[in-house]
Amino acid sequence: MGDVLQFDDVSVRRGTKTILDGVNWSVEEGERWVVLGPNGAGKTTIVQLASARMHPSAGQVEILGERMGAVDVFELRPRIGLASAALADRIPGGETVLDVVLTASYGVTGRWRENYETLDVGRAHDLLGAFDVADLSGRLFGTLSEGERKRVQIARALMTDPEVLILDEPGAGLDLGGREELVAALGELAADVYSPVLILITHHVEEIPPGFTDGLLLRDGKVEASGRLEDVMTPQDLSRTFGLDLLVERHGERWSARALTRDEREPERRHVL
Ligand SMILES: Nc1ncnc2c1ncn2[C@@H]1O[C@H](COP(=O)(O)OP(=O)(O)OP(=O)(O)O)[C@@H](O)[C@H]1O
Repeated sequence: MGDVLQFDDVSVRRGTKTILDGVNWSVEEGERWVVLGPNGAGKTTIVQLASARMHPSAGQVEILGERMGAVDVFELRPRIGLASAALADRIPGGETVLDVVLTASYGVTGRWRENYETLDVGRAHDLLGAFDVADLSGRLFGTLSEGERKRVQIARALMTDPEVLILDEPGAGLDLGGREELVAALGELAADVYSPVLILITHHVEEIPPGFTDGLLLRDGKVEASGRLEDVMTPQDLSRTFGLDLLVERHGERWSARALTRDEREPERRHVL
């Protein structure tokens, strides 16, 4: 079991701001991680580092056994699947759904004159099928709903058969039905032993799909907790991470959280009034 990702005392600074501060994190083969934290915690910066798009200001990042700074990132990046809103914004709205997935083979976002093998076309169709959007393959990307777009982006991120797949807030902007469809699709991906290592970034514990194994909780650029989900999804760790008193509940393989009411926080107060 080799390390897929290894962060050793990693810090990122911009001007006087410390965005990540002494982060240690180790991800191994077969694991499915969720990175949780409030706005501004440093999650996007973690994504940039883990997808070989940024170097740390201090400390070491190793990705798939290669040390950042000592590897050609252009060789490394195809081994890392990434689906993020920033990448989706670069996909031309007039591109067909099939081409959105196919063009990932060349690491481009618009089809030009590349020739694709029948094998590639077959794989793109299979991936669209796996995310229940095969019947949209001829549609233009710009005409899809947000939920459909998210699933097409994940199919695209899997096209190069990456060893690690990073999903940066895939649930953002989805309605309840869209979120639940996405969570179910990601649950199936997590259950498949042939899937790459998965890293899901989110603000919401409700978006953690079944089958996810580990959690990294971030606040103000620091790790609040890291380890098996059942160990880190405690009211104490999550309350510290989000800076408010939370009630955390587990329902089978899903989670939910809400702020405690004033009466729940101060039960003695009720008797005084
Ligand atoms: N280039 C920069 N210069 C200064 N501050 C920065 C820079 N990039 C990010 N930051 C700050 O670092 C902090 C962490 O940013 P980051 O985008 O990683 O957080 P995040 O957890 O992804 O937040 P969100 O959930 O809102 O997307 C934020 O306070 C952000 O304003």
